[in-house]
Amino acid sequence: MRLKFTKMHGLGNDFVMLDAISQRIKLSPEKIRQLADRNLGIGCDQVLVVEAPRNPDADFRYRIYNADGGEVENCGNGARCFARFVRERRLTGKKHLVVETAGGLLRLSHLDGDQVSVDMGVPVLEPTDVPFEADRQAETYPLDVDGEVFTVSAVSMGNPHAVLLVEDVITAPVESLGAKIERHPRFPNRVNVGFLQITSRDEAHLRVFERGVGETRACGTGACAAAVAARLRDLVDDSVTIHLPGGPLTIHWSGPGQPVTMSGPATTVYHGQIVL
Ligand SMILES: N[C@@H](CCC[C@H](N)C(=O)O)C(=O)O
Repeated sequence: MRLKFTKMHGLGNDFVMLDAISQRIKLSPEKIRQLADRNLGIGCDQVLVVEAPRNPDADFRYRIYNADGGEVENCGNGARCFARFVRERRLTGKKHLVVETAGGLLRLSHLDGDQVSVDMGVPVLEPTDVPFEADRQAETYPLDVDGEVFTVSAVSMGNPHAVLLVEDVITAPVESLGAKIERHPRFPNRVNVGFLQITSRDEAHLRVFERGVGETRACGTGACAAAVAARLRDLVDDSVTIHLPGGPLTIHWSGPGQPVTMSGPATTVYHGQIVL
C-alpha cells in the first residue's frame, strides 16, 4: 500500500496525517507502530486519519492512534493540525469546522496566522466516566504508587488525565512516575499523566507523560485537564497560559458545566509518500 502523508506538529507534539477521503487506507496496529517508529518509519507521537463524517452535524471525522498502535478518543494538538491539514489539502474552505472524534464533537476555528482555536467540550469530572476508581467525585484523590501516596486530580477531556502538582517541572520524575501512574490499576483504561507547576494565577508549566507514547513536547488535552484541575482548586483564573516544553497554549475555562477553549499553533513540516 502506497500512502500519501503530511508530517505536522503542534508545539513539537508530532503527527503523521493521512487523508482517508482521497485514498484507500487500511491500518492495523502493527502498521501504525511502523509509521510512528522514529528509526524504522516516519516517526511521530500520533497517527491522525481524516475520514468522511458519520455524524450529519460534523464536517469530518478524525481518528487518533497513539505510537503504540492503540486508537484513542481525543488529541488537542492533533485537532489544531487537523484544521490546518483539511484547509491546506483543500478538503474544505470553511474557517469554522465541526469534527467528530471517538471522544465526541469538537468545534474549531482558524485564527490569524498559524493559530487555531478549539472548543474542547465540557470536561468530565465524574470518576466512573474518566474512568477512575473512586467512591465519589472530589477535586483531588490520594493515589498509592508502590507505597508512596500522591495527590492527583482525575479529569476526562474525552480522554483520561491524571494531574499532579509539582514544585518544579524540570526536576519532576516524569518518566519514572508517569509510567507507573499511566498503568495504575485505578485507571482501567490507562491514563495520561500531567506534572503541573503553577507560577501565578494566569501562568503554569506542564510536562505530560502520554498514554501509549511516553513524554511528549506538548499535550493539548493535557493542558486543558491541567487548567481544569487547577481552576477547580482556585489556584488559577479562568484564562491561563500553560507553558509546555514545546511552547505555550492558551486555555480558558469558566467552571463546571462550561466548555474548555484551547488556542495555539499548528505547523506543517513536509509532505511525503510511504510504502507500507
Ligand atoms: N497529544 C495529545 C493526546 C493524544 C492522546 C493521548 N496520548 C491518549 O492516549 O489519550 C494531545 O495533544 O491532546
